[in-house]
Amino acid sequence: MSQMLSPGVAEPPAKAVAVSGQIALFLDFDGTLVEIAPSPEDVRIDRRLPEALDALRQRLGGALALVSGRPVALLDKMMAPYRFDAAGLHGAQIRLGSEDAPVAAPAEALHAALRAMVRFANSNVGVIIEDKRQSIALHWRLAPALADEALALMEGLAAEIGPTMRLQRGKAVAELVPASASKGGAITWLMQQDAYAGRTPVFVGDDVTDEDGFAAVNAASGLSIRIGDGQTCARHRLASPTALRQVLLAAADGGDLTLETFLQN
Ligand SMILES: O=P(O)(O)OC[C@H]1O[C@H](O[C@H]2O[C@H](CO)[C@@H](O)[C@H](O)[C@H]2O)[C@H](O)[C@@H](O)[C@@H]1O
Repeated sequence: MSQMLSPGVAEPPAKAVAVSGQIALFLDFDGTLVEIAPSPEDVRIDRRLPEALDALRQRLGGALALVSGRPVALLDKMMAPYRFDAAGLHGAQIRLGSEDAPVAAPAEALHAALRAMVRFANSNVGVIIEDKRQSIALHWRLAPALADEALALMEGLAAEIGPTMRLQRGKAVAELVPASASKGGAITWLMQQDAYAGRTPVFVGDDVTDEDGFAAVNAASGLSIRIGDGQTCARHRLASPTALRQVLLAAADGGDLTLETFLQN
């Protein structure tokens, strides 16, 4: 698999990374652990993955977290019976340990926006709304011709709401999320918790929503890995979720689990 990991576009290559110490592993979900699917409900998880991540977490002294735009409850459902530390909703929701994530009240600022999004979806076949209570996503993967119109709608709604929410773009999606939330902020906070502190962060993601997570681990002299192509500040790449799963499954099966694991695969 040595051809699968290659330097990223915008940053210095591997030798800039200090390859030493124990790692803390941060993993994005959609497009990283699972392949992108036609709609949010269609994702399929490799059934070996939850158990493998649990084994890796144990080897890492607990320093493994999911960092996703999904709600933590959805991540728990996908990873059942295991529950992992998780930052959901692009960092707006953080859960350490195995407790239920706090149930988020619907953001009041989103009520009018939701009505406008529902009107748009009702008049355009293939447009999907994903209401995550504190954030709402408008998906157009099944209606690609509507991309510009959908994005313009979301930009207008974000402008109407003002500074409490921000627009988060993604793959055939735009979401309104709390302005204070970011994956970079979530990773930085997690790195201050007992199981993570003193380790070198490794973050694997695939999307523009992962860029500030990459920047956060770059700033902490960690390892940033982008799945697939596209402009990025990640310093390394893996070809696909399948390639990442091969690395994770091999490590869970007793293989090497250091920074070199990710640099050499
Ligand atoms: O941070 P992530 O875990 O990568 O989540 C980002 C968003 O992913 C999901 O949408 C994306 O995946 C869908 C399923 O493969 C796909 O249909 C859609 O086009 C993608 O944008 C998810 O639905 C969102 O809630 C996440 O924020």
